[in-house]
Amino acid sequence: MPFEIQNTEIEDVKLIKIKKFDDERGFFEELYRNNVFHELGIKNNFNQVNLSYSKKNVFRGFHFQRNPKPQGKLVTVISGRIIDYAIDLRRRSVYYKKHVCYELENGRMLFIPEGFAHGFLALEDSYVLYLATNEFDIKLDSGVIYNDDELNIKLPDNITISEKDRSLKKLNELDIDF
Ligand SMILES: Cc1cn([C@H]2C[C@H](O)[C@@H](COP(=O)(O)OP(=O)(O)O[C@H]3O[C@H](C)C(=O)[C@H](O)[C@H]3O)O2)c(=O)[nH]c1=O
Repeated sequence: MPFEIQNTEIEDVKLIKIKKFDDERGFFEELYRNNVFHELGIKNNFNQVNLSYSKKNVFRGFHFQRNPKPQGKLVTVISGRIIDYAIDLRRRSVYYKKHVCYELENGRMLFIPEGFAHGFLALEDSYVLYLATNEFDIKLDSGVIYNDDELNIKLPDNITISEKDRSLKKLNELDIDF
């Protein structure tokens, strides 16, 4: 089995250990296999693959795509190290407004279902590859500002963050319908 799925403190968010085949040439990894993920309970299909490069101390997030095209994400690190955050925005969830965060480097993935906000802090220069369940739609692109007290997430003071992310709203200013 190329993947080992572990539960996290939020039921539907899964940490996935990737089987790595090392040899004298380097290594091989599978990052996704539809039937295996379905068997392991992650039944989503993924319609888009993204790659972003972030210098050390860059923070991207917290982003989500609104209905009717929310994005579940399968996040992995090609090289580097990040802290990956998932915030439950599903109003009827017992974990509403709660988050989990995990340090990811090559070999570990985080599955974040639809209805969550996602963000990550680059602990070193990092290439992050992630699959998304729905395609990007800029009209539905939204997010929560990184320092919203309601999220109880403390990021370092010296982060590099985009103007767009710096101007995101607080959770209680958003009309979220997950
Ligand atoms: C997300 C996305 C962006 N773009 C374009 C739009 C902008 O012109 C440019 C940079 O976009 P943005 O600044 O939103 O990129 P990130 O800050 O890395 O956003 C992502 O960061 C967090 C961590 C996520 O989970 C989301 O996938 C996504 O919101 O790429 C596209 O053309 N397609 C896309 O799917």
